[in-house]
Amino acid sequence: MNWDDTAPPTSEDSAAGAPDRLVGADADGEDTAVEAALRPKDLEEFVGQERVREQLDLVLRAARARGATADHVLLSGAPGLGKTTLSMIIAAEMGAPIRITSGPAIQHAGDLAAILSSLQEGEVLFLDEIHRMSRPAEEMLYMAMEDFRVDVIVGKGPGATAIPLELPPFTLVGATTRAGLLPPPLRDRFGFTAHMEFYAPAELQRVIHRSAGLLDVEIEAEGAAEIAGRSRGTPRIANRLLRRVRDYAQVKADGVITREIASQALGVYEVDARGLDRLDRAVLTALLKLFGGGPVGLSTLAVAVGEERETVEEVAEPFLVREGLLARTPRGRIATPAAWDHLGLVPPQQRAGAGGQQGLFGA
Ligand SMILES: Nc1ncnc2c1ncn2[C@@H]1O[C@H](COP(=O)(O)OP(=O)(O)OP(=O)(O)O)[C@@H](O)[C@H]1O
Ligand SMILES: [Mg+2]
Repeated sequence: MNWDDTAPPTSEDSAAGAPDRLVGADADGEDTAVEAALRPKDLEEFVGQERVREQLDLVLRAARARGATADHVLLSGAPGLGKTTLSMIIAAEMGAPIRITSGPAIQHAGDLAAILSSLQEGEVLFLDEIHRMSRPAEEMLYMAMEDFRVDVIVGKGPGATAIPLELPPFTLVGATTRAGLLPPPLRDRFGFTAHMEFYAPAELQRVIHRSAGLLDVEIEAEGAAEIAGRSRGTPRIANRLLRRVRDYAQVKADGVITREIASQALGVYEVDARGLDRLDRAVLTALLKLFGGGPVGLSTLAVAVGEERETVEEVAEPFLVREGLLARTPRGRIATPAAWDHLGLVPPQQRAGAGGQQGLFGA
């Protein structure tokens, strides 16, 4: 999808985290194809998340020293921060095989029973989007996690019997973008919970250097810093922007990514210095120019930018709020001083104070 004025996205393809948005955090097709190559293989290579890394290192070392299977691990955090990567690292660090599945793929408890009963001792079971598992499967998982046992129901009606099935010890690694949606009994059964934070620009710069090395792209420190600053705290976005900047550097220059090349390239792709794309800027610009910074209702704001309510609320706003550019209040959306600053506009009060200048662009 593009944000072309003449082709407003339909509500269908504008679901939260629309995948083919350059600064969207969800994986698109190209990401999926290259991510395997860019994934750090062990904790040492995994950039940032210092606390999580340190704690996980202890958990895994201790288990290894005891010759035991590692405790179940829950990874929570926004898309693209490294949950899948970390699950593979856990398996690698334990020298164990990994089985990958996801909540939505497990429709029936029987599906889960089939997977669990085929695990080898010590295997890592990665359950992505664990908050989207069905209720019966979830209940089966409680017992499996705690007692390494499941009850397989055979037959139907009054004649149905539960046959207990012993499971080999395994490590469940659950991942969720919505830790708050996990029922407490499930959350409590994880021995270790890691919450992944957004990355600092300096950390993203390291991610970018590392990826550039793997992609055989020459990049200057300042070029990496430029990309890092526009990557919304998310390694997946950093890697994606790096690939687009690489294209630009190859076509328009000698292939080396300097600050200037990075900045020009991302200008072409309409990703600004703070990582806002065209949609984000349209929302912010409407809020400032048409509504004097708000408060304005979501529906009105959506009409003003020619987008669906949901697109504004779920695609654009979360990052604007996180960046402290927009606030949601009971009276409506309001812009913060940082928003005026970012778009180079002057708030109405200040304009009056500065001698009654009227120009929207200040002076
Ligand atoms: N700490 C890190 N160091 C280096 N690269 C990273 C790091 N975290 C993530 N990446 C890179 O970012 C990309 C996305 O990571 P990953 O797939 O693990 O995210 P995720 O949290 O599982 O996302 P989702 O919620 O969409 O499943 C991968 O290509 C990975 O190489
Ligand atoms: Mg993932």
